[in-house]
Amino acid sequence: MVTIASPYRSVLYIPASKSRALDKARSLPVDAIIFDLEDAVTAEEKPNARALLAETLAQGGYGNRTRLVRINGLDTQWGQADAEAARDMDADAILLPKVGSPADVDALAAITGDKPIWAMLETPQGMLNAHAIASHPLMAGFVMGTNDLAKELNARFRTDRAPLMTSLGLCLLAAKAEGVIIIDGVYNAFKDDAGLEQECIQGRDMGFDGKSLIHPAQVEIANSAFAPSPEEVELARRQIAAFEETEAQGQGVAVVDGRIVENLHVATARELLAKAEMIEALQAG
Ligand SMILES: CC(C)(COP(=O)(O)OP(=O)(O)OC[C@H]1O[C@@H](n2cnc3c(N)ncnc32)[C@H](O)[C@@H]1OP(=O)(O)O)[C@@H](O)C(=O)NCCC(=O)NCCSC(=O)C[C@H](O)C(=O)O
Ligand SMILES: [Mg+2]
Repeated sequence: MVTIASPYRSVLYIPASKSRALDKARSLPVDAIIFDLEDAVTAEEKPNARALLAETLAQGGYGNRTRLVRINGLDTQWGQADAEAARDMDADAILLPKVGSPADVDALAAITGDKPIWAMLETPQGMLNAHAIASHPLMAGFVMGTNDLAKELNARFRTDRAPLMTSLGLCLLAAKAEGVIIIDGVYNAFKDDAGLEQECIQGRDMGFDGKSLIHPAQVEIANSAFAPSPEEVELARRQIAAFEETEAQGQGVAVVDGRIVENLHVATARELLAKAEMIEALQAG
């Protein structure tokens, strides 16, 4: 199990060219923000967006939300300048798109030093090299790029995401094996709350830490789907108490609600309570 230091239920993309959206995000209840210099910014806007983002981050006001800067790929005309600028920005990590291998991460680190790096996993090569990418010493998180992935696979959109399951599973295995955070891809239909909720629940069930989002209206749904529910918190407390009581009697297995509770279940219960506490602390701060 991966123990994380802060919650990542909602991870909102904000085009770095949109000053109104950059400002609005200071008051949104998101756990993390991706300040985007890549797909959401037109070629003409990119230099201005880079400068606006540096200025905005220097002004601050994002509280304890994790701040990620998504740069353009180093194989584009903007990548080098983005990487140099992002290295000096007041952000927690740099998000590199279309990572295919650890060599891509090395190339970025050669510019940005020891600043933590996150990877967009969104190409077939990235899927096949997911474990090697997760093993890179600077790698802190994965974000699934399900739009690019579907394009590369020539996959059709399906509500059950069956065509993407092999890829999502490979990246989840890699992230969990190496202890890096993993965030699910975006849900494009930002006015379809029911569809988003269904996909969030699927992502949570699979083990993703949170959902990447494109619009403020999606935040509450993701926050709720990826947070432990009151029922889960209550059950976790009862499992821990029952196990401790059983252990004191020299037994290794407790029974709660007709199901066995062993030390591995207690570890999961403790993890869940820690996550609930982290969310409470984030909301209070
Ligand atoms: C999708 C949008 C273009 C919709 O924009 P708009 O029509 O302006 O929305 P609203 O009028 O409903 O906006 C209401 C207010 O909310 C603010 N807003 C909108 N979006 C954001 C946002 N993302 N962050 C913060 N604030 C936002 C507006 O400014 C309005 O504020 P106010 O006027 O003060 O009330 C738009 O939402 C948008 O551009 N979204 C982001 C799109 C994006 O980032 N795309 C790239 C990431 S997805 C991707 O690349 C995935 C990956 O690579 C893959 O391959 O899958
Ligand atoms: Mg993409």
